Amino acid sequence: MLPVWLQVHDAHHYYLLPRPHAAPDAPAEWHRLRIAHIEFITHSQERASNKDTQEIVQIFHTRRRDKSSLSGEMRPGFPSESFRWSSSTFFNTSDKRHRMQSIIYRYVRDPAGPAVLPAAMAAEAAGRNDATRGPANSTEMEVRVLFIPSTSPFFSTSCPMLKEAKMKADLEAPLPAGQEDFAIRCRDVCRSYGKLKVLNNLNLAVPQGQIYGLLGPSGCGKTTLLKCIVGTLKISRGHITVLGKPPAFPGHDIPGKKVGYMPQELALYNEFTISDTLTFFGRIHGLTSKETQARMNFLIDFLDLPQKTSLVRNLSGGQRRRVSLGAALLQNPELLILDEPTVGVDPVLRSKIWHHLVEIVKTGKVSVIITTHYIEEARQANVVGLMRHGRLLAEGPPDAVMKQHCATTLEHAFLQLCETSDQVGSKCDSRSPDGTLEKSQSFESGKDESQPILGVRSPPAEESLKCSVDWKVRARHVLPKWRNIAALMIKTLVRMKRMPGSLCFQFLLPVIQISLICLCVGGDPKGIQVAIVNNETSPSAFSQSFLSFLDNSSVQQVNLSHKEAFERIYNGEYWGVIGFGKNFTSYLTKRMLQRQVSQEIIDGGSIHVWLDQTNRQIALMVQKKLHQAFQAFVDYKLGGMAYMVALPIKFEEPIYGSQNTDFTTFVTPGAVLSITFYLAVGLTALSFVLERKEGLLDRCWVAGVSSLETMLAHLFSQLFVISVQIILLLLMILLVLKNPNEGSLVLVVILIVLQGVTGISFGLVISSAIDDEQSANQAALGIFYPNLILSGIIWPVECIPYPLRYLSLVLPQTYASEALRCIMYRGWGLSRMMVWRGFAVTLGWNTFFLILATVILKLRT
Ligand SMILES: Nc1ncnc2c1ncn2[C@@H]1O[C@H](COP(=O)(O)OP(=O)(O)OP(=O)(O)O)[C@@H](O)[C@H]1O
Repeated sequence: MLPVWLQVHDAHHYYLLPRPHAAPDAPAEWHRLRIAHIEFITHSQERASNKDTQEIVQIFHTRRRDKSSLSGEMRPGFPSESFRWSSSTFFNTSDKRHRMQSIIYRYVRDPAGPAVLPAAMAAEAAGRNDATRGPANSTEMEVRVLFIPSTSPFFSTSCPMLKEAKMKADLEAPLPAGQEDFAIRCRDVCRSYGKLKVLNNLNLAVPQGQIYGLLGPSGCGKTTLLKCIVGTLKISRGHITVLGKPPAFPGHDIPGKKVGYMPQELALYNEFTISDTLTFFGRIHGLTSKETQARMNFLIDFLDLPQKTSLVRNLSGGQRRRVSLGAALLQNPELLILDEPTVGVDPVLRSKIWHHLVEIVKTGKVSVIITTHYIEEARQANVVGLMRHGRLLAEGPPDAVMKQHCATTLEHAFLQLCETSDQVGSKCDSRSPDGTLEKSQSFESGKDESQPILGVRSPPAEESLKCSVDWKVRARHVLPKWRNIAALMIKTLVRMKRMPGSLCFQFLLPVIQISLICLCVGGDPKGIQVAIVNNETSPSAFSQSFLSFLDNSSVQQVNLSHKEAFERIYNGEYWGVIGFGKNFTSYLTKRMLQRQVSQEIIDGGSIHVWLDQTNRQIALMVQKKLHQAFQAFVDYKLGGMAYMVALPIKFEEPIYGSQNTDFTTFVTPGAVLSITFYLAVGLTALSFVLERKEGLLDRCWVAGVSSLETMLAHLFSQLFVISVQIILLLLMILLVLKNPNEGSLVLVVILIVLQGVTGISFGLVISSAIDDEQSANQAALGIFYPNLILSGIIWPVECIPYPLRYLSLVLPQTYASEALRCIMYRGWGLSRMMVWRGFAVTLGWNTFFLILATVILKLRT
């Protein structure tokens, strides 16, 4: 055979020229050869031992012929040793599905031409007189076609004319590379999870308008590859083009309406009905309700689904998979990416699904890549790719793969490939001690990994393409779409509606929490038992009178003997002992009336108190009650002369607050903010974690929902929940618990809402950064206590030692709690620094968390 170089400059222009060293005298003759017919490439691949170039040689088998399409394709103006044609005109008459795979390989010598074939060609032609492959009087020869990257040094150094032709073709190239011929193109794709290399220089091409069956054992990297194709996973090396552009290219509809993605996970909302599910995806794809309805009716019938009002959570596993498939098929996408759609589906329906896929690709407009464990069902695919250990072992039409390996089933062919690969692998292993996989054996292997082939653009070209994207397209790509946000919000509301118990609990939880805090924190202790050792027996004694002024609800008096009282306080039964000497009345009278008294009179006229100080709040309360009782007692006994025994300190009317302000008043504003903040964190922290785990986040992303839209939709829908929570919370603290509010209610509401939004944003950060529920819960809880304690909510910030106090001051709730106290108790407005500072810090944290969450989510999807 006479090898011919085929340079594939891009998807649309090919150059053929004889390999110089194989036919040194050929150039002068070649332009007199007329191309007789096209042969369509196929499948078998053979590694060539071409010492000169180390390129892979492809031997193409005949699949179809089209004699009419090539006449007049030779361009006289072109360099004599090469000729050129454009695939766009060239293949118009042929089946589009074979376009990119089509390569000419058989030539017929023009009988009218004066050509003298080189001796090697003539000998080759003489040995091949196959009447079925060309006109009877023609001379045929079969050529091998060699793929050579356009950047190959061979062309730049050995063939200046071709270089010139290439430059000319560059200028004339009508369409971006790969756009016309392949739905998906993966080049040298690598992807690792930590140290685990899952995709290893993988090359794959899904022809436009065909079904590509991606087969391989569990764990070989199929799902990973599909995720890279749809763009939910980033590749560590290589290039991927999907419908002509890299995934997530500005202005490209991938992710978006053009792609229907069915992930391996079910990726369905359990609280949705079938109808809700399809309507949700219909909204995201911008279908009208009429269109969605029509497709829904078709899909329910086609996929043999139960009633559309059936809840997803009540469906069987197989039914759920079918709903998931329905969601992928809903918008009639140009590209279907299906990860094991037939698992758990009965054989009848499986064959129906395959039949449907075969039908939809017939138009040539829809391409499908499908993974399946049932290898034999993939015989219905136009092309199969057999994958193992992160690389393609073979790629081609199922029949050809089987034929090449003399197998009667795909499964056998696959087993053979695995065995061969293992043998090659073990040889490679002996050379590479780390055991890493060597180059892929797909039809593109054997080339320089850094070089692009088959017209896939090099990264710089991609970059320049990106740079040239119109800024309006870029802006449209970045700006959130209200349609998507609305669809996501409706989704959340529908889910809430389906879980009324949980919704009620969410609304009531803050009210319950604040009620418990106000009732249980900061009030005076009640029913504290105190032993009374009263050595005075007379009912008119001062001790009796004094004790009658002691607040009985707080301090319960138990009369005991001295010995018993001390025994029982040591046993922890009482919080204190109050003792009166037997001359208490007379000595106290003397202390009041005489200018100078002895120490004995001072002692005897004093009330002796022994306290258990292990509980400071109780001890302080007993002291306070004793002081109040004594003040009341002297007022009663001395009337206007009471000043003689009172402290010369007078507490005037408070500037802010009241004399009776308790600790609860201090705690309440901080507690309100804290509750709002942490409930929002709790509601949000798990949202993405669960959605990510169930594949919903990826699915929505592939459907065209951006990270920002997901964030905003979540923020808006949670705002609704927070608003109801805040209304109930304020009603409780202001009307029921009678907490004072001297300031603007509007400011109070705004500050609480902002704190709630900050909580949502913080929850979004946790949710986007963490993958599993347990870690997300731990993160939320782990931050709860330090923040609560450091924010001065339950104890004044002034008690926190420096430098911890600096940390306290930058936390989201420290200044905010102070601001809320200032508004509610001092009646201050935004003109006061202590108030606006609280708003400013809250807004600052809010913005920071939102940006952080968006960035993390963007980086991770
Ligand atoms: N998120 C991840 N983190 C770490 N390793 C992962 C992750 N996802 C997949 N892997 C690993 O990558 C390898 C390929 O996984 P992948 O899901 O792509 O395989 P698969 O071919 O789709 O398998 P199956 O047919 O069973 O679905 C497996 O070894 C898997 O354990």
